[in-house]
Amino acid sequence: MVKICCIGAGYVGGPTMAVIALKCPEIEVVVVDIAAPRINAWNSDHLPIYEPGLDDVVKKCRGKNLFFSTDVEKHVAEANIVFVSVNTPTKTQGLGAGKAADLTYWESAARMIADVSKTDKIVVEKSTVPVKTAEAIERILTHNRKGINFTILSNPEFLAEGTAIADLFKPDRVLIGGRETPEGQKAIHALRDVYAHWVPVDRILCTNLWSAELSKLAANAFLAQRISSVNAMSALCEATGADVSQVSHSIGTDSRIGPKFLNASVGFGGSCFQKDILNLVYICECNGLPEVANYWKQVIKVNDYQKTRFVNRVVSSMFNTVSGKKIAVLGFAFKKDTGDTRETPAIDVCKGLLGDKAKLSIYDPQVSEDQITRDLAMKKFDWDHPAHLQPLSPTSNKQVSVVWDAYEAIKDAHGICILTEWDEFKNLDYKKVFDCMQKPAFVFDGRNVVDVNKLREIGFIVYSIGKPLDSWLKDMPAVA
Ligand SMILES: NC(=O)C1=CN([C@@H]2O[C@H](COP(=O)(O)OP(=O)(O)OC[C@H]3O[C@@H](n4cnc5c(N)ncnc54)[C@H](O)[C@@H]3O)[C@@H](O)[C@H]2O)C=CC1
Ligand SMILES: O=C(O)[C@H]1O[C@H](OP(=O)(O)OP(=O)(O)OC[C@H]2O[C@@H](n3ccc(=O)[nH]c3=O)[C@H](O)[C@@H]2O)[C@H](O)[C@@H](O)[C@@H]1O
Repeated sequence: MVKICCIGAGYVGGPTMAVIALKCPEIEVVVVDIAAPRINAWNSDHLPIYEPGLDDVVKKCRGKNLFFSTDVEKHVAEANIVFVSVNTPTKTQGLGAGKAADLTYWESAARMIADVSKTDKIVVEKSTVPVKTAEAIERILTHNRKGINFTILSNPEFLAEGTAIADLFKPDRVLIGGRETPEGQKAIHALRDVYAHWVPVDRILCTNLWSAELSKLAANAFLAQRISSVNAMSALCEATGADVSQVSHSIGTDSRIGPKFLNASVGFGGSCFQKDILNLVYICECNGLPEVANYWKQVIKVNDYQKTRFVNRVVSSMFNTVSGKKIAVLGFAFKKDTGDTRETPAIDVCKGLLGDKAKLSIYDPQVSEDQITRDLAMKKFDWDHPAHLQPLSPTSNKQVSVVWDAYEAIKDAHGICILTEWDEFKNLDYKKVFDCMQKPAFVFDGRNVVDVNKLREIGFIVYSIGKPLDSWLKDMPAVA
């Protein structure tokens, strides 16, 4: 029986392994983690992450061929294939701080694999890593191998949160990179056989190690670049009277451009886009390519500009001050259908408003008060470390309240900021909302979810990213 062990029971390790277990009933899959609370949650009725369809998959296999455990060493020792899906945060100190990937967790996993292994293993990079990480990992494994053969593969993950199960069931492609040696090719085939249980073979792409590693960074950079491009257009739309949704639709019908990923927003968030682009920038700089580095850096600069621009719109529209005013923040997760708040634009927007002394009432259907409090207190990049290494829960901020109902957040507010595109925000009773707010009542839609004309008819002053401006806003300074 093939045994798979995955180190790291997070957003990638958990769902990916659950789907492998479901599709390959004859393979035993064990997901291990150093974080006991996370493993306990995977073994309970309340999984540690919210992901549509995940509960079902886990329930079908858990206890049969899918297991979650903190006994990392035992299960690594027993496995034929070891996936490594641990955090690869941005370095905060030392060489490359603020850009380079911190491979501490990867390196400690590799050393542990070398220490406990008694049989040959295929070691699979699932985490997103800098190009040439496989080479470094190979060195660690082979220098400590005690006669055991380790073959390393790169198998980056392309799932998006909120649609992880659908993405895993029907991936656009599975990418496997390996050495062009007989051992490397044999390992590629072994991993390809796992995915071939449900992925058509023409969608399983096999490349060399470095192409696979770089393709992951490149894919995220291209996706993020599309959002920054459309967000840059949204600023121009506001200045000219064009409508960004119409522009996106018009350009997206060109089959060479395509319609997806052209939604203007308050900015992209999520644990990976910024981290991976910073990593790419660092690799370019290290390889003597400053022009290429600057090109990609601009994607992040435009994203930061978009968040700042949004805060400035809110403050300038509300008579240039939000001091002491209640602002309802609807949505805190970085996108809908997830409770994940890593690098969510809501953090920067809320911090910007708090800087102007606003009183925030925050509602998100999937994010807890504790999480929001931690996010608003945490330093940049601290979030991307295993839970036990993160700062302890800080005391809550008196200017912030977290509530469990959108109407409660909105009551007596001067303005509403929509920061996540949860469906329920489209369907609020906006007449009722208007009646319970201070006047003039403002809506700042960072996700283009509301019907702007309908809200203006009710009496709201509405700002929606990249849409023709309300006459009220036309006289306000457009940018910082
Ligand atoms: N979140 C996402 O949608 C995607 C993430 N990725 C990449 O996958 C990797 C993992 O990301 P997530 O799953 O989101 O992170 P995560 O933070 O949710 O999970 C990582 C887990 O690894 C555990 N861990 C760290 N060091 C360990 C060790 N030495 N032994 C055992 N467990 C250890 C942590 O406790 C944590 O539970 C990152 O490199 C990320 O860039 C790739 C594609 C999608
Ligand atoms: O490496 C990763 O972590 C993953 O990163 C992204 O997935 P994810 O961050 O989960 O979610 P996306 O759907 O890509 O959204 C990212 C951010 O961009 C924003 N976005 C997305 C699309 C769009 O048109 N406009 C826009 O502002 C979203 O609201 C969100 O804040 C990629 O889509 C995945 O392929 C990749 O595996």
